[in-house]
Amino acid sequence: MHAPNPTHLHVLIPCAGNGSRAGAGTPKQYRRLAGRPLVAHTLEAFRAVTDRLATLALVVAPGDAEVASALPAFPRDANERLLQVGGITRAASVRNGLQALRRLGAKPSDWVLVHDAARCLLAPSQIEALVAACEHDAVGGLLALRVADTLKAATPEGRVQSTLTRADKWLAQTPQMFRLGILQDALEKAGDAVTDEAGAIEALGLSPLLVNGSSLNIKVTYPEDFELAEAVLRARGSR
Ligand SMILES: Nc1ccn([C@@H]2O[C@H](COP(=O)(O)OP(=O)(O)OP(=O)(O)O)[C@@H](O)[C@H]2O)c(=O)n1
Ligand SMILES: C[C@](O)(CO)[C@H](O)COP(=O)(O)O
Repeated sequence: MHAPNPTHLHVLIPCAGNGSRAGAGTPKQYRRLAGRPLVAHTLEAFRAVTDRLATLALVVAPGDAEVASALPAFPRDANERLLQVGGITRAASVRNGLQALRRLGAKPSDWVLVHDAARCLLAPSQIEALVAACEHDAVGGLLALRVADTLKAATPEGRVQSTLTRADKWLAQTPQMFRLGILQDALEKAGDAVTDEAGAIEALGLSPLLVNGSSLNIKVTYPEDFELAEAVLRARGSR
């Protein structure tokens, strides 16, 4: 992969959520899919490009009792880090994870890729595409997908208010790639309401680059998403 010097590229995977919308009463990142915990598939995509990475870090909740048994081979080397600094919100988990990366020696000018543990269908080629598109960009950017369906605005009662123009609408995915110091600053200022890294960067007045993602790069969120993810993983020959 053509990418920044590996000493300057870090990956941070927030993995401290509850998975409440998945409705299983257990954190979705550890549910088994195609024979392995969901997050193991996510890690695999980054391990495929690992020679280009300085750090592959997983942010789990403090006191997470499942991660050790779910991922017995993580961390497998000095570049892999288990950070038990997850917060109440995704934004807090990312903020805490970035601080931990700084304590480990990462520099403000380094790049960081933030990726949801729950997006377990990410392909290594998509990581490469994002890095290639952003590494010389002044701001950084994110994988995203053009809206493919007709888009409706709704009333509070759940009726159609209007049909929106979709030509300029994209769905934000992850990974999202920014300079670590700028992202830290952006997230500190943005607080807990922000739902992705790009949103915090936008609030600084910057305009992240949209890089074509894939409709398969879903965030496993609802019960039916597990079936779809399992089918894709099995079709790819994952175990
Ligand atoms: N406090 C939180 C909340 C979320 N996440 C992570 O952020 C990613 C995207 O969040 P989402 O899909 O919303 O996950 P959950 O919060 O687990 O799900 P839900 O909102 O349905 O409870 C997930 O990998 C999740 O583990 C996190 O690290 N810390
Ligand atoms: C970051 C994200 O995946 C972009 O689509 C998404 O916002 C995270 O999900 P959440 O439900 O908002 O935590």
